[in-house]
Amino acid sequence: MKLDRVFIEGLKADALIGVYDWEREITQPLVFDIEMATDIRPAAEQDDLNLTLDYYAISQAVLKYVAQSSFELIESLAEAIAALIMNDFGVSWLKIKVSKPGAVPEAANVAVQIERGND
Ligand SMILES: Nc1nc2c(c(=O)[nH]1)N=C([C@H](O)[C@@H](O)CO)CN2
Repeated sequence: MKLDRVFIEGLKADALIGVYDWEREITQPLVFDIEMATDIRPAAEQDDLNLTLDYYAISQAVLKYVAQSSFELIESLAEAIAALIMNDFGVSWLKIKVSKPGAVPEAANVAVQIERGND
């Protein structure tokens, strides 16, 4: 069981996302909160970035993916990003929250959150 965590919180990106016709003509702001299980001890012992999850590299990969995505549902985007991180960065367990803060003007935020894998 991996008890340690690397976090990416409040990662902002504009995306083509939404169900309705008007949403297919614009981009809208999204916010990503990502929690990833790992064992930080090898990196801490060696003080070596190559031995941990590089939050900068993962952030850039997520932003690149989101920029070329065009899903209707934030659920679909959450699943795609989970698969990307697990496959490309060897993450065994993660939690991802995708927020679409402008979607319901009367709400402070709307979001979906998923957990995938085993820690
Ligand atoms: N659970 C979800 N509900 C809704 C979504 C979504 O992605 N997941 N999307 C919409 C529309 O695109 C909305 O954002 C327009 O304001 C509605 N409900």
